[in-house]
Amino acid sequence: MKATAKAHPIQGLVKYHGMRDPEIRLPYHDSISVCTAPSHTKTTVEFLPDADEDVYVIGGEEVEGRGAERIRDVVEHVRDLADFDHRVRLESENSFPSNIGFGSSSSGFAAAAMALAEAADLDLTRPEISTIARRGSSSAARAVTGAFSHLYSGMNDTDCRSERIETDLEDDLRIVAAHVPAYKETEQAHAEAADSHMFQARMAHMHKQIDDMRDALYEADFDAAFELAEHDSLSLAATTMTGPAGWVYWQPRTIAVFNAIRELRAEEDIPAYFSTDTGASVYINTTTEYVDRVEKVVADCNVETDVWEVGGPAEILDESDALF
Ligand SMILES: Nc1ncnc2c1ncn2[C@@H]1O[C@H](COP(=O)(O)OP(=O)(O)OP(=O)(O)O)[C@@H](O)[C@H]1O
Ligand SMILES: C[C@@](O)(CCOP(=O)(O)OP(=O)(O)O)CC(=O)O
Repeated sequence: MKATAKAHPIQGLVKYHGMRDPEIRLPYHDSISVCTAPSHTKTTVEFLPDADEDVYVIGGEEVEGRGAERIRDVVEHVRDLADFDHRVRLESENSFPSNIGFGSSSSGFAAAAMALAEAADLDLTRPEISTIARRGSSSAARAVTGAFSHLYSGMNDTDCRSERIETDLEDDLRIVAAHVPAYKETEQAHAEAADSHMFQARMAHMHKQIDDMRDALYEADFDAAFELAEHDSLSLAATTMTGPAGWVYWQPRTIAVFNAIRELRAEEDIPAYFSTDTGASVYINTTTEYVDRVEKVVADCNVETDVWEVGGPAEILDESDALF
């Protein structure tokens, strides 16, 4: 009745934006991402038949409000599937800063779903567990299957699931994470996605983006894949900026990094592409050979960096790794 799991957060490549069903978090369209490592979430859960209430703790602090509601959505679904009503204790830690745009909800709900399914003794594949994680956050579905993964919007709850995409780009990809902390509210952005006049244009464009990204991954075409991700960052921001809230999530240092990376590409012919999810922080996708040069250029913009690699699927850890 107890299990511990680890999951890596995602960087969106063809990015998910908006939900046609916010209850069970069915997105409007397919999306593709890549997991980052060693950044990760570790989560321990234990079902307690004698306890009166659930307890959720992240980073040593009890979770309340909306954060707790989202965890409860995942837990309730696992209780339904397991056909029992035991209360649960869940403790979790993120190894990287959360709420600045590095995908803590993806690894958080992926690790929770993986640990809960194991503790409830459900015998499920990762794509099946991805449908449980999706109830906390759609991006978490892709963090369950790991590395490069594709979340199919599907027709219903069962086939709105994530599948891994094998590609030879995995080993050589290096991701410079440029930290630009700023206020962000991803759920609000999803809620008003369809209210931008750009949204229908984005939807019409999406099938080709997904097709082209899959081709680039199959062919291990680095430039094609990450140029698409850079382009989709601009498309996503265009949609949120023209929604009712007019939300501009980039900050001056975000744009400084964009300019520095494009200059590096133009002047030194270095394969480096920027990418942002909903937030001011930036990912720069490059290769092992050029990562030190890229990191230096980002640091010169007065931005703190980490260098990450591709992270694998969510996994169950040993009892000795438990958080309690
Ligand atoms: N380890 C975790 N376990 C469960 N939930 C988590 C964990 N870490 C973060 N969360 C939840 O993820 C949500 C973060 O929301 P948001 O939609 O802004 O995610 P995000 O865009 O992935 O965040 P960011 O990329 O800025 O880290 C909050 O509800 C928070 O409580
Ligand atoms: C474009 C993104 O940043 C969207 C992230 O959305 P989340 O899955 O974090 O949103 P919630 O479901 O509200 O948690 C990255 C992506 O998943 O493509």
